[in-house]
Amino acid sequence: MIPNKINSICCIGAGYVGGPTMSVIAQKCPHIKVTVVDINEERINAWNDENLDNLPIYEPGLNQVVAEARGRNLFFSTEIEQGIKDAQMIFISVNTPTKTYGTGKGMAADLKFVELCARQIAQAANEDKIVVEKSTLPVRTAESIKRILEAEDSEHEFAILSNPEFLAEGTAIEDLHYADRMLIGGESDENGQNAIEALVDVYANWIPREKLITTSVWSSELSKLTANAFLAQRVSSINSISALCERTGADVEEVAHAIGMDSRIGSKFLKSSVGFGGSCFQKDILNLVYLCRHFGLPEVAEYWEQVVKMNDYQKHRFAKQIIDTLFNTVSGKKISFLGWAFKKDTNDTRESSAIYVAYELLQDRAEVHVYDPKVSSDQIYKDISYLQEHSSSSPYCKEKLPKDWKELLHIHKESDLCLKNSHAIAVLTEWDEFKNINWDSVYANMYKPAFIFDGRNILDREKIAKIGFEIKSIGKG
Ligand SMILES: NC(=O)C1=CN([C@@H]2O[C@H](COP(=O)(O)OP(=O)(O)OC[C@H]3O[C@@H](n4cnc5c(N)ncnc54)[C@H](O)[C@@H]3O)[C@@H](O)[C@H]2O)C=CC1
Ligand SMILES: O=C(O)[C@H]1O[C@H](OP(=O)(O)OP(=O)(O)OC[C@H]2O[C@@H](n3ccc(=O)[nH]c3=O)[C@H](O)[C@@H]2O)[C@H](O)[C@@H](O)[C@@H]1O
Repeated sequence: MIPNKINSICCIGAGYVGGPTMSVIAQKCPHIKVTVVDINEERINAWNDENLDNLPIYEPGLNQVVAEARGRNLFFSTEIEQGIKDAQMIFISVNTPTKTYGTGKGMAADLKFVELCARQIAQAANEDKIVVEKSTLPVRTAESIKRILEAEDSEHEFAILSNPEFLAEGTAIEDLHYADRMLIGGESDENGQNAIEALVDVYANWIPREKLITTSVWSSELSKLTANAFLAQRVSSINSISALCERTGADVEEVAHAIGMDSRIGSKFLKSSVGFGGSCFQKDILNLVYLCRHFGLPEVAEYWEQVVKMNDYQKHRFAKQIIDTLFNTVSGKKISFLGWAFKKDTNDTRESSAIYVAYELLQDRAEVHVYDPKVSSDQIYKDISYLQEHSSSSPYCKEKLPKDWKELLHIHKESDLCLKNSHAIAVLTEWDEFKNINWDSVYANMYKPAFIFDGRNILDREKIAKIGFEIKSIGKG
């Protein structure tokens, strides 16, 4: 029988979601033992590092939460089987990237890690268990998980819940502490209802009851993909208008402000940029597109696919503007990037626009110099290598890079050195510290004309132009 109250949780996957989510559950529920397990030993060691600055993920406020709960009721381990055995409720929080091979290549979610988790759970299970999908999954995945669990282990009962995560990186702890809502999808039979009650009971320790929404499993799974598709669609919509603003002399920030004051539209998520990045928007939309095609809805698929195409176009437009403005050639010129992460306050670079812009400039043999306060140089080289291997993910990055591309890419630990003697500067991430750069001194040490391309619209255009720079911002004619 599935219990309706629990005191032990195991989470498989200690990544950007599993780590912060479980840390907050442990912080808010001292009566529940929370163990986060992962196959990646290095990651687990980092979660256990005594120096909290060495946690594998940078998130404002995360250190304090981990400091409060770790060793009390929060544990990180590579003992996956033991973790599963000891827990009444098991979260699956593993990665679900876009498939890079076989059927659905480039579109469908790769569920091999999720399937492996289901098998691991079935093999280790020693009692009835609640299994919670925390990973973002295609609608009806719960059905496959249940089939695997029941086929591998007919002795015990399993209740599958869908509990998608809506946190955004950079604000994960705040989002978890003050969630807009927590969505729990479950089955209508007695086991399903008990499982829902048990999970509601966990979150009710800090989230107001009226924000705990319960639905069917399928609605919950689909709500997650839909939420990301709607959010990304807003960014692509305003970015499409930014292109028109640049042609017509309108200002995209004024347009966004004006439309955002309509309460039916709302002001959030209307910031025009060099394009959205992050591990999920593109992957989840492509997954939605794949599902629509699978269910015989090509028109719906095309509608959503356009959101990704517009995003590819926005990144390309930015790179092309740099090349065009620098007299149609960037070969041998120093282009300095401020920022590499896909947004501020995270060290995550997955699908960051910076990668695609750098790639296009490297195709043109520019000398790309990068400064990011939180991203390691190793990661930046890995990002470009990965795109080189999987260049089909953008129509504008198909050409292989010159053989010596590693010599054209330079990473700096300080912004001053990165910017010195540049032909142009490009702002790729909106880190707050970039607003305090001494632009007078940067200007004095640059080739002229000195160009700045502000891909995040964070710089004071008037002030920058007064110094002598030629500044190009997104969506400003
Ligand atoms: N990153 C984000 O902000 C958000 C991500 N999501 C979703 O959450 C899921 C996880 O995303 P992230 O945490 O970003 O991924 P991640 O890649 O940071 O972490 C996943 C972890 O799972 C581990 N793992 C994979 N298979 C395993 C197995 N069989 N046993 C043990 N460990 C295993 C990996 O080693 C890795 O450390 C994805 O489905 C994603 O779409 C949802 C909301 C927000
Ligand atoms: O499923 C996920 O992974 C998560 O994806 C996004 O969160 P995240 O990608 O971490 O960050 P966002 O703040 O949504 O930003 C995504 C990208 O869009 C860009 N963006 C965002 C907002 C905006 O107005 N303009 C804009 O260009 C950001 O710079 C960033 O590159 C969603 O906001 C989360 O709700 C969701 O849980």
